Amino acid sequence: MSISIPLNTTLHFSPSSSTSLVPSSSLFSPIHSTAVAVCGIRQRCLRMVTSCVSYAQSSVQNGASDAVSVVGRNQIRLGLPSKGRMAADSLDLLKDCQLFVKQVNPRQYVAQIPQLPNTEVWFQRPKDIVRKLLSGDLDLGIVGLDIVGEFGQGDEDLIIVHEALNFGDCHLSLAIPNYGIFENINSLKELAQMPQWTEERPLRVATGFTYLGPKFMKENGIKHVTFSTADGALEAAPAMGIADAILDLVSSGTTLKENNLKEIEGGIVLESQAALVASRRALTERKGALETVHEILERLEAHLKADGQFTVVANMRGTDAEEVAERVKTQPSLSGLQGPTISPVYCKRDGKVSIEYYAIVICVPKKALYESVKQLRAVGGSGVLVSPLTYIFDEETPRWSQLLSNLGL
Ligand SMILES: Nc1ncnc2c1ncn2[C@@H]1O[C@H](COP(=O)(O)OP(=O)(O)OP(=O)(O)O)[C@@H](O)[C@H]1O
Ligand SMILES: O=P(O)(O)OC[C@H]1O[C@H](OP(=O)(O)OP(=O)(O)O)[C@H](O)[C@@H]1O
Ligand SMILES: [Mg+2]
Repeated sequence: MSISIPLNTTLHFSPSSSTSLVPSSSLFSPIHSTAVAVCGIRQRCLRMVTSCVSYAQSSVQNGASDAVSVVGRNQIRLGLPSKGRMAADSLDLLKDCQLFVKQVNPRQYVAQIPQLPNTEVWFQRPKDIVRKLLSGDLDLGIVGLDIVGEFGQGDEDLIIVHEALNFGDCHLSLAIPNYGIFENINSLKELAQMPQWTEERPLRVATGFTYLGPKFMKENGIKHVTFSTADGALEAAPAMGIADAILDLVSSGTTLKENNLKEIEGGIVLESQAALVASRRALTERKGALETVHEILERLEAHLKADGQFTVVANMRGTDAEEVAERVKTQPSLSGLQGPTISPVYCKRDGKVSIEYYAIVICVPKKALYESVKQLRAVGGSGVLVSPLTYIFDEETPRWSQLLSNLGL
């Protein structure tokens, strides 16, 4: 089946964050620095229209940003994938953020999160999450960036609140056979220049991405191309003679390899992972939506930031804290988030309390753990304890200020 080639897309991405340290289980009540942020939102919210949204009923379809529905509901709706590999990962991520989705049984499509009493969870297929964000039937959702690009089609109502939830990593890529006429073709440019593709006999691409695929080809000046659609096992299409190339998601690359296909230079359409997405209209018009997204964002950021780090504690002999700090600071991997915390260790010797050791506490990226331990030892560290970090809260998350500025608040 041939399809037409539409064009236009802009996604809204926000960069990543930095931090300062705060831990513990009661951390999600509005104490410490988050309290300041919450006051900030309230003030902003007062300036916004806070009355219940009264959307007109309408059909649900791709890219229909002017198609809105739902009359006066008070609950915030969060869409989560109902099936596929993202479903369990989304629930696990929320659980790691102390947001426990209570689903009575797996076939029930609505659920609650006791920690967010004004929020309902609705389980939907990823593409329907995007469609329903656009139609106003959902306010927030967790889906892959590939689905946002394909079904959001650059609609300005979709806002990417957090673009890197750390699961569902894959990329959308063009792949061709590694045999026959393609044996020596290794780039998109070479593919485009092959004499085989003409108006009568275009390059046939099988894909589930019938919006992004044609758009990518058009942007790359490839004229003689047609697309066919399929829902799965696309990698079989070239060997079956149905297509010359495929445009599909790639993660480990195993499926391509096992089907004698290869990626080519310049053939990546987009990088994807799970993202938290919101409807601009919901955030600006629905009462409580902005506060809810702020809380979810803070929890996500705190968890994801901590996920890549260990807390490392070591004892070090020294004359005073400054002298120990000087020694520690000579090592590149021992600075922690803002600098090491160094505190005296009080020992009792001959009935007298004295300070001979100092405890150093730092956060260390997981990847740099062993290097850090070696560096600690090199400056006299002993008894090194390593434990996982659960949360790291920023004073304010950069993504939050970006979201506010994106919303014009
Ligand atoms: N191989 C993969 N590795 C990692 N993430 C992937 C992979 N394939 C897809 N994804 C991501 O996970 C999302 C859901 O894909 P998945 O295949 O689990 O669901 P689906 O395609 O909706 O279900 P199904 O394939 O059963 O129809 C995709 O939109 C993409 O963001
Ligand atoms: O690079 P890899 O790690 O091999 O993963 C890539 C495969 O994963 C996805 O398929 P999925 O497993 O979702 O099956 P589907 O085709 O039925 O959707 C995708 O469509 C590729 O076929
Ligand atoms: Mg799939």
